[in-house]
Amino acid sequence: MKIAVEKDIREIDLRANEKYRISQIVLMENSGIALAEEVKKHVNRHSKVIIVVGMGNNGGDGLVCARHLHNESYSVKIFMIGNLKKLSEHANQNFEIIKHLNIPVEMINDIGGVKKLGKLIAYDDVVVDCIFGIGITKDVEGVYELAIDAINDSEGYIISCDMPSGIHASEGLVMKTAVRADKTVALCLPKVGNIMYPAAEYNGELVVKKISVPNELIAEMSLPLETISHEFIKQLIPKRQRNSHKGVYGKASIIAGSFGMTGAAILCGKSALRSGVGLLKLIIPESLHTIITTSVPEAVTVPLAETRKGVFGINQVEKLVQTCDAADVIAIGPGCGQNAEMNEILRHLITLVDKPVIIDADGLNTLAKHVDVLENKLNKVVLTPHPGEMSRLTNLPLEVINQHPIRTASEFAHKWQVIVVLKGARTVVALPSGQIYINVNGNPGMATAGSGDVLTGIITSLVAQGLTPENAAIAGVYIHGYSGDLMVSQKGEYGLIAGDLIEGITHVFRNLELEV
Ligand SMILES: NC(=O)C1=CN([C@@H]2O[C@H](COP(=O)(O)OP(=O)(O)OC[C@H]3O[C@@H](n4cnc5c(N)ncnc54)[C@H](OP(=O)(O)O)[C@@H]3O)[C@@H](O)[C@H]2O)[C@@H](O)CC1
Ligand SMILES: Nc1ncnc2c1ncn2[C@@H]1O[C@H](COP(=O)(O)OP(=O)(O)O)[C@@H](O)[C@H]1O
Ligand SMILES: [K+]
Repeated sequence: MKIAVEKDIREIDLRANEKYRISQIVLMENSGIALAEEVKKHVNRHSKVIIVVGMGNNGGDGLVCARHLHNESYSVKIFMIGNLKKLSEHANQNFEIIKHLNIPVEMINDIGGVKKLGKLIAYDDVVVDCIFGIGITKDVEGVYELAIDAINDSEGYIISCDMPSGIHASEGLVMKTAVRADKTVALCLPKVGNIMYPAAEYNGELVVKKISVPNELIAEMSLPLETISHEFIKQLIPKRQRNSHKGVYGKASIIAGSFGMTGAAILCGKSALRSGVGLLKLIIPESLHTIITTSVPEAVTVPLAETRKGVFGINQVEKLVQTCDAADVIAIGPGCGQNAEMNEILRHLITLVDKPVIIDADGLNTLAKHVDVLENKLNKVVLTPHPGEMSRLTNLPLEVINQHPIRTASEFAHKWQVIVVLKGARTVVALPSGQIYINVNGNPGMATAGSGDVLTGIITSLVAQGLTPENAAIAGVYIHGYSGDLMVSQKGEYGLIAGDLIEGITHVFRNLELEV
């Protein structure tokens, strides 16, 4: 599903009005009706519906909602917060109607008003939060902050209109405080603030309502952001033909492991095999050879001379590059360690081998020292950093990456024309074209050592099987998260380990096969 930022919604409103002749007042009416429909699902015969409205159009939606519920004989009470002189044009139009109806309206101007609100909300009540939507401009302070606290402290069922008030629609940040909703009714499209953390935790259940904005209008908008859907992934995964052989499913070379980090190579290799690659070559420092062949007997191994520290050693570059010649895709980094040799290996792979390269972990830390080698890349490059690695790649502080993951990933993807998979609770896949995909599956059980190595294995395997690196990155993060979600139901969030994700992959592909 497409995801909007504030300016997209402003553009949609403008086009709806100018091209499709659908006025803002109609959209507000539809928004209020959509909200009322959701409210009705949560009321019982004891419930009051308490609608808290601000001075913008979000408040206007709340006034429409109040009118419709009142007409259907629900017990409705409105609290208005802000300076009535600032009521937006369309909210005001609706307020003029409300004045003629028998709906009680109270103003919240001070702590007294807030206390009245807090006292009124009882267990069976529904609180409809229409204080701010996408129009929030600054931190929430004073009486607004107190009102939000009162709503959060109440026992009522809280439904937020469009955004939980206090969430920044475009950045996904909390503007000091925000309503913690039980349900959020996003209008037209979900916003970044409904999807990205930390804001996403404030939505409760997220419901998206169409409000009659034409599909044609949405289709003609250039909306670069979208969530990764199951349907999209399903059609990306190739069906295996009966009359096929291993050559059809590609050759992957994975350069991984060093003394003390053998597991990374094992996890990455097993993950690639379980994701369907035809032939896997594991290129490893020679002292790991026995354990690797024992652990991943299905892989061909290429042991290379190593340094005293157990990292790829002197003069291995040419041999390694030759070895990669036959591959359809090369992955480098999981557990590799860092040294001068790694710099050279990476530089050669990027600038002299015309194959897609997936760079992870120590591959990224090595790249961070010479990012400009990307200027001379021969083929597509996929980077899979977690925020720490992204910080090293960009030289930006970690806080900036964590606060603006979409922006940092997309700027880097654009600048260096690479595919960036910025990992996290919401992994961002930013493409050089400017398209950005957000993955919304997965769970905190996946925050465990080796989880990233498994992801690299999946992406590598999918490229070998013929997916474009862009699609492999998108499908890879989805399959990885899906695997985590399947396995967490067996293992729990504490018990889940990276090896379980590899078992999960088999179930994911099995499910996808059965759906085809
Ligand atoms: N296509 C769609 O999806 C449609 C969407 N629609 C709806 O419109 C909503 C957007 O409405 P909007 O633009 O009027 O902004 P909104 O969110 O009401 O906030 C502005 C008000 O808040 C105030 N304010 C802001 N920050 C503040 C702070 N920290 N502390 C205090 N005050 C603060 C600001 O005051 P100001 O800063 O101007 O003094 C102003 O009064 C959208 O979310 C959806 O619900 C539908 O009606 C139609 C179609
Ligand atoms: N809370 C979470 N929700 C969803 N996915 C998560 C969560 N925490 C971690 N992950 C996923 O787990 C993986 C962790 O990768 P990474 O940090 O590279 O681990 P490692 O380096 O130990 O292999 C990433 O794909 C990330 O998206
Ligand atoms: K709201």
